[in-house]
Amino acid sequence: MCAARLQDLPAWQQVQKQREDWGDAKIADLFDADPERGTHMTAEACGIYLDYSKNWLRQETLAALIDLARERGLEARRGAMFAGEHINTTEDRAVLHCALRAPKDTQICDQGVNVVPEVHAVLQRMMIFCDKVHQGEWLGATGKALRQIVNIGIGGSYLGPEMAYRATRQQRIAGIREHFVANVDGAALAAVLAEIDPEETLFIIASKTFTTLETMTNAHAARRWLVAALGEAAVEQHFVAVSSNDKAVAAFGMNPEHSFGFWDWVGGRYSMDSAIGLATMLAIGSAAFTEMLRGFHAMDEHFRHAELAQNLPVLLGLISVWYNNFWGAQSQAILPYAHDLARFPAYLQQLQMESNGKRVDLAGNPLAVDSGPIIWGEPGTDGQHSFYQLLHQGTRLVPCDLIGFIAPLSEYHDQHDLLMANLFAQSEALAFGRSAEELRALGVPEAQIPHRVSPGNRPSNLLLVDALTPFSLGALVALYEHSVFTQGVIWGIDSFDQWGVELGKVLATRVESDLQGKTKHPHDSSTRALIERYRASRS
Ligand SMILES: O=P(O)(O)OC[C@H]1O[C@](O)(CO)[C@@H](O)[C@@H]1O
Repeated sequence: MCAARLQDLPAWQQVQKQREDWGDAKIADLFDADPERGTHMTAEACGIYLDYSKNWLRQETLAALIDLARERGLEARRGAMFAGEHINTTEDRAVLHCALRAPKDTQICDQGVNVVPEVHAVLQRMMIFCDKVHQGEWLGATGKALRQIVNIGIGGSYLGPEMAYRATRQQRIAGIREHFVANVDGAALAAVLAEIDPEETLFIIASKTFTTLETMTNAHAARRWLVAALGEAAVEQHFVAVSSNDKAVAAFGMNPEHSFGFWDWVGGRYSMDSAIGLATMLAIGSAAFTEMLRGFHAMDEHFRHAELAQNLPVLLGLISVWYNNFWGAQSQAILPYAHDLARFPAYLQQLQMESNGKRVDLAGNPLAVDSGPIIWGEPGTDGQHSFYQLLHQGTRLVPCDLIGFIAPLSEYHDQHDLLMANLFAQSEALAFGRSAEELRALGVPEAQIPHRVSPGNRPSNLLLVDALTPFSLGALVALYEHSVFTQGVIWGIDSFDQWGVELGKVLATRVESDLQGKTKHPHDSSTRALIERYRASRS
């Protein structure tokens, strides 16, 4: 890592110069200058074709961004991550989510110990457990097959499993239904419990720390619900845990043999392929889960070995930095053209914003440039009838990632061309728009012209994936994981801690005690008045 200020680095200044020299070049001009740009500015790996031609990028811009990545030590940092160095410095932890999907014979060490055998041992236990549930060898207390799976967890212990459950709709094992409870709002749990029969229900309590307020509150409530219906002895058959805190699991009254572990070198938002994926494996079976791990691993290998200029995560990460830091983009839209990927933007929101939403660098110095972009999005075509208006004609810069799949996503094959036509049309419309001249030629009244012009020149990436399968899902998630990593390296931050979420947790515990009248902590006049108003109304 280089100690100089980021903006003083020669490579940063080179990129800055690209920005200053950009002039008023439009995406359309770039296509005029290179008629084959649409195939030149592409890269491909693991069944994912990335077309980044519709960006404000020249070859020189890209070269400067790649120099910046080199100057920031991306290759060395990547090597350090895969070598198990404690690159999560504020927590003194290795960052080894790549070990979760490494083949059995790989060696990846944390403090001299190869972690891969432990990973495969847990995977093996998960597989045996899932097979038992699927084959009716693991039954509920009254002898019924467990068909309703309720995952109780939040953040990284929820977003990945829920996103994957939806994304793997086509691979799901018949008869299994999954539900996800995250919010401490009792309505989340109530809505699920109202739909299920305790005799057929398996609860997975998913929490790395096994101390998270929301998860523990919901877990205890679910336990009471089950005990009320089936008695205390039923807990053993109807509850399993996923956690790295064995003691807390035992304190909850769970059989340690019914707990699946993971390690402190797996961050919550990087854990969907650890035991946190138990709900995923129950939904799709161990063979499909293994396929998903293969997809993750294939992208890891691509990230490790491909040339930076052809490296998908590096390209996505650098393009994001380009807009974020050199053009002032505040946000980035994730627009999957796949109903089954509806929760992918929310998943990436945690991945990017919890990882890179940081204000100081690794040495603790305030960042002089913006870090983590705001991630948001909805599936196409739904979003087209909602917020795309702003994307096409608004005043803000919102770079977009459009994601589509070649293979039809349902048995309604004839609808797939329509979906894909919308995807390609949107990327074209964003980039090239529709001019006043075109509108005039169509006979549009002059007074309407300014309102109907779409200026175009709105940048986007298009990710065209062969099919939405467990393999490609794994590859896509790993692609974004490493893109987030690349951005974090450019900013020189710790992308693997999340201290910013602590304060709210501490204050909530204090305020709860105040709400219940047990304590009266000092608060500002606004918070105090709100607490008093709430208490007065409640009593
Ligand atoms: O799995 P746990 O320990 O319950 O934590 C859940 C989530 O809470 C956080 O620690 C912060 O909100 C996330 O990083 C994590 O994914």
